Amino acid sequence: MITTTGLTKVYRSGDREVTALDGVDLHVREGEVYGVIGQSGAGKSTLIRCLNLLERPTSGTVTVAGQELTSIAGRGKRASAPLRAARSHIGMVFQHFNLLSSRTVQDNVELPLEILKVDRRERSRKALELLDLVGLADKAQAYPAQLSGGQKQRVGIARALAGDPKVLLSDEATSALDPETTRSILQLLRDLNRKLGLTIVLITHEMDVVKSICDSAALMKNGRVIEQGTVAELLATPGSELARELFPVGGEPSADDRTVVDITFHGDAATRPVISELSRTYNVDISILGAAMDTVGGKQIGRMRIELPGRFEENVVPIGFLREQGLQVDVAEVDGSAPAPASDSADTADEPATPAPAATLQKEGAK
Ligand SMILES: Nc1ncnc2c1ncn2[C@@H]1O[C@H](COP(=O)(O)OP(=O)(O)OP(=O)(O)O)[C@@H](O)[C@H]1O
Repeated sequence: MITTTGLTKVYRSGDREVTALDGVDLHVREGEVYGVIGQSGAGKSTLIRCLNLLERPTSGTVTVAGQELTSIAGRGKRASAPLRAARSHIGMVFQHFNLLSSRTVQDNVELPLEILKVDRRERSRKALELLDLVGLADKAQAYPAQLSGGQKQRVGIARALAGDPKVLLSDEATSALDPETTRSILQLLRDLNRKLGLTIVLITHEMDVVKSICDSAALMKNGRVIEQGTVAELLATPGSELARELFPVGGEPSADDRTVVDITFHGDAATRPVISELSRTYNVDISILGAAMDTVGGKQIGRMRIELPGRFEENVVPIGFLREQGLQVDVAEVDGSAPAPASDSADTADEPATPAPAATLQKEGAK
């Protein structure tokens, strides 16, 4: 539904250049909720604004619903008529709602329809239908100042849906809202995704947002997408930073000469007694440092952090056994010890060790 290839954006001011996007290849499937996560300055806003060409990329292509927007961009600052028409099928929701305070709720929702020159009766019908869809039918004549933050965002969402978009872009739509309101807005986005078959791309700095509604996710750093895929693919990717962030499991080793292993169970593997089998087969004492079950992207996942006696080199065979059971196995780095391979298979243990990437993604406050 949305594809970008080599998307690059360089901001120039005077003789300074900032590369906000550095060759981003994004693939968003039709009908999915796709989260883009990253720290402040990673390039998320620039990326989402390039998807509807609010921001013109320096190079690369953007294709939405089979139409390459970058080839119809037109010249100069003004969007061409074909670009404006293409954009009307891409709704956008903003962090600070961007409602016009002098207009009623209904008039705010009608605004894009006025621009599309839809007649008054049809505008009114459509706006009321959309307000009903977002649960605000009784607020049509209210003004934005009379609404709560969550209600304002519902108006923002109704307005974004006015042009019957196939795609909804959400720029930190819940960052300005409290946790309960955040949940209700995320639920609304999920409902709209299902009811209307809407493809949603949302950017966020909150892992919980990705966890609660995204089918797929991308992690951005320094203008690049460094990981992307469905939640299941990410959880099955050795050493995936996103998987670890989506589903953290804590627990400190009892001593330096221990091997700490994070195991992810999904599918059939979740029901087999692999830990007791491991203990019996290799006669090792296993300590469970932490464990959690959770739902990620609508799927039940289990994660466990275990400790094996001895350093990594002594545990290559038991770790190989766990991998043979079809489990996702990541060897964690133990403080003070030589870095252990993050997720190499047992038979590559002699190769240079790769430190497990530290879980560094931190939540940050809204802008
Ligand atoms: N109009 C601009 N002119 C110059 N530099 C810009 C402009 N917009 C963004 N940048 C720079 O591009 C980089 C990416 O910014 P962007 O806003 O896309 O990141 P972000 O991940 O959305 O961050 P945040 O979560 O803080 O919004 C940053 O270094 C930023 O300073």
